[in-house]
This record gives sequence, structure tokens and C-alpha cells, in this order.
Amino acid sequence: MARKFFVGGNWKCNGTTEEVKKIVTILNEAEVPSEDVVEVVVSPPFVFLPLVKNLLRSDFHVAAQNCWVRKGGAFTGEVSAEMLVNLGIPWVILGHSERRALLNESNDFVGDKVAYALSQGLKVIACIGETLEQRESGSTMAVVAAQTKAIADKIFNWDNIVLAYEPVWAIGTGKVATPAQAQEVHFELRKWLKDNVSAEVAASTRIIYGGSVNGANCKELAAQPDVDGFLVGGASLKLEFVDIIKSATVKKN
Ligand SMILES: O=C(CO)COP(=O)(O)O
Repeated sequence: MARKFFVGGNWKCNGTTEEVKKIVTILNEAEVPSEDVVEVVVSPPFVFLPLVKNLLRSDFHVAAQNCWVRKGGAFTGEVSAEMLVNLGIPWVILGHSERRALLNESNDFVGDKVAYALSQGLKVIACIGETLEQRESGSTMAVVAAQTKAIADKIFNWDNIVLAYEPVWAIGTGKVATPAQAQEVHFELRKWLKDNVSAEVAASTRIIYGGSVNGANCKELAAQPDVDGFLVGGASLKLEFVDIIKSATVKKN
């Protein structure tokens, strides 16, 4: 089954109104492959979501960077899945390693969030990935399998999930995984899905790579058979994000 290439831009906790408008203008003017070839989703901080949604071209979509684990209520400082749906925000990023590490989000908590967001009709970019210590001790697959299992145990339908493999050691470090390293983990993850969920889910779920992706390294990564796109941090705030979107065409050749 053909998996449509997916490019997400995670703006993290960056930007002023002026900067956000500037990035949106760049994106709106960019000549990129059509929506049949690549799905583009940008993820500004919560406060800029309505602005970006209103200004952004209609073939690109927006994602929140987080949402609360259950129905909204007395949870000061949180934003609920229902609110995102109410604003017409189709996507949410969940389980980003920065939140796992800095805010102690556990595998279970992330699994619950993914299940709740899906139940409300949101589409989810679910992030997983190992630390450098875990890679060096040979536990990469055990770590990402446990992270994936915590999600798989709580959901029934994978249609609205994109799995983002983001090795922590490659995030914001300029130290990108080699195409072979990325392919190896993506291949193993797909095998995990086949063995533990179903062959259909394994064949249709997009597994995207994140961690120091840029305009120069994206094509070689995109050419790997099990790399179905990218989740881009730093470079998504720059002009080169357009080149990363264009790397989708590598798949057609
Ligand atoms: O965390 C990331 C995307 O979610 C990747 O960040 P960088 O592209 O800045 O390494």
C-alpha cells in the first residue's frame, strides 16, 4: 500500500507574531509537490495556532504540540483535545522527547494521550526514540518497541497515526542519524507493527524520521524504503523547509 510522504514542521517554543507571519508567507509562496504527493503539517505553539490556521495555504495543515490526556476541566495551564477540535486543528504531536524528558511524560501517559486525542477525532504524530546511552548499550529496539507498545495497547485503529522516530541524540544536535541507521530502526518498527498489530497496519502506517533533518541530508534519508517523511525542528523555521518538502519526489523515482 502506498504511504503518502509526510513532512511535519515542529516549531517548538519559538516565534513572535512577526516571525510567524514571515514563515507562513514563505510557505504560502513556495512551489511544492501537490497534496497527492506530500502531506505538509506545521506545528506552531498553541498561541499562534488560530493565526497560522487562518493565514496558511489550504493544502498545508496545522498541528498542536501537545494536548491534555483526558476531557478538559480543572487542569490549569492545559489545553484539551476538545478545544483543538473546536478550533478546527486537525493534528497534534504527542510524546515528543522534550516532554518525555523535561516533563517526565511516561510511556503510559503518552499512550493515554494518544488514545484520548484519537477518540476526539484528532490525528496524531506520536513520537518515540532512544537516548544516546540507550543506543550505546544496544537497547534501541527495546526502547522504541516499549514506547510503541504503550500506544498500541490503548488504541484500536491506526488510520490516524503517524509514528515519528526521533532519536534523542539527533535532536537539535546537528548529529543526524545516517540513512542506514534510520532505515534499520524504521524497518524494525514496521516489523514490530506486523508482529504485534497487523500486516495491514505495518504496511500502511507512516513512519517518519526526526532529528537534525535539513535541506542537505533530506534526500538521502527520504530514499530509504521505510522512511515515509520527516518531523523537522530547527530547519522548519527556515527557507530550507521547502527543500525538505520537495524531497517527497525522491519516492516517485
Ligand atoms: O525534535 C525535532 C522535531 O520534533 C527535531 O528537531 P531538530 O530538527 O531541530 O533536530
